[in-house]
Amino acid sequence: MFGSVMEASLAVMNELAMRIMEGGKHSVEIEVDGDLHKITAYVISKLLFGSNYKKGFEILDKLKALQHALFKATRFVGVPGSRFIPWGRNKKVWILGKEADYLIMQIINERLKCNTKGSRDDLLGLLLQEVNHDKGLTTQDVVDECKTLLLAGQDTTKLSLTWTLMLLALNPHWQDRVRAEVIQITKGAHPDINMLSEMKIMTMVLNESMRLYPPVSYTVRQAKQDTRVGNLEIPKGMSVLINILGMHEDPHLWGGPEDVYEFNPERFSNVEFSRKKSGYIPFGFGGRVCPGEKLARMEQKAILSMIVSRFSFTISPNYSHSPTSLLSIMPSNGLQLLFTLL
Ligand code: HEM
Repeated sequence: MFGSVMEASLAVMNELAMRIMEGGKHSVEIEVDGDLHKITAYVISKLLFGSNYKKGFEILDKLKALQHALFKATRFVGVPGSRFIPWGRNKKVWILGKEADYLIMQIINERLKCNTKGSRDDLLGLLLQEVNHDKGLTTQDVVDECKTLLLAGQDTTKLSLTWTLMLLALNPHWQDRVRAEVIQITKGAHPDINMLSEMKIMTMVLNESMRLYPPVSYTVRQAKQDTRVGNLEIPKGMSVLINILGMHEDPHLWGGPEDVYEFNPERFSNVEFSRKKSGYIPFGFGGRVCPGEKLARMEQKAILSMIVSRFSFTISPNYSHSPTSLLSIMPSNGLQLLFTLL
């Protein structure tokens, strides 16, 4: 997987450098969403579909449109009977879901035709080997699993990097510290996995960025039995929304009202603290904790190392800060940065 991350990052960084040189200017404005999308979409599509990765891009587009339509449709969740109303949006969600299923089934059918369903070195291959109707894992389950992994694994990583770039653009002192660390560890070469694990300042910065802008802002649990939390009675079967952003910005946990909204990676300098801190759950917790955390952390560090070692960046005057939540927290007007070649 590390190879895919480096391959995609290198291609995008070279393209970025070309754009700056072609412009012949000191700095060039870049809307970072497109570039970060290219890298993270490539990584997750390669992981899932191996050499069929290009189809992964098409499926991702469908799923993103589905996510938007679904969010709008479920604003009415709680209104009795609302899901039975044949609104255009609900129909759109259904159609987009079916189109994504169809594209994934095309890849599966091609593999079944060549009798190579499980012989490939990718996640789809591994999942197909496990299909066993007696044990209850069907091909449709594999299709659903692919959709979950694509949605859960791409936007989250992209958004964590987007907010980190914004915070580093606004805090040049931290940008310099991250760059100095990368150069000291890599000595100008491309980073490898061992080098990434040595990057402590970068880890602090990424942790603080995911505190202030957790890519997943809430998660859900269901009470297995009647439960009491303080004065609150939670009956068995009730769904409880766990507000990750709310916990990350609770002044009682994060140094009081003065400090809680400050970008201060120093609070993560104590490694033990970072691991044990309750009230810090960017990847969730317990049995349903994010299975992609390791991959995401490796991807974040590899991409960020490549960016800071080649470019410096500041906020463009065209950027307007307007975070919005669609399960993930995203910049509603994108992120425009001014990039300069080092
Ligand atoms: C910075 C990047 C990421 C963040 C912040 C993130 C965060 C999360 C969170 C908060 C959850 C819910 C956990 C819970 O309810 O306790 C989750 C679930 C999940 N994540 Fe991630 N994630 C990231 C990247 C990834 C990647 C790269 C993958 C796949 C390769 C992935 C796959 C999943 C899956 C499959 C689930 C559902 C697990 C389940 O329901 O059992 N995530 N993630």
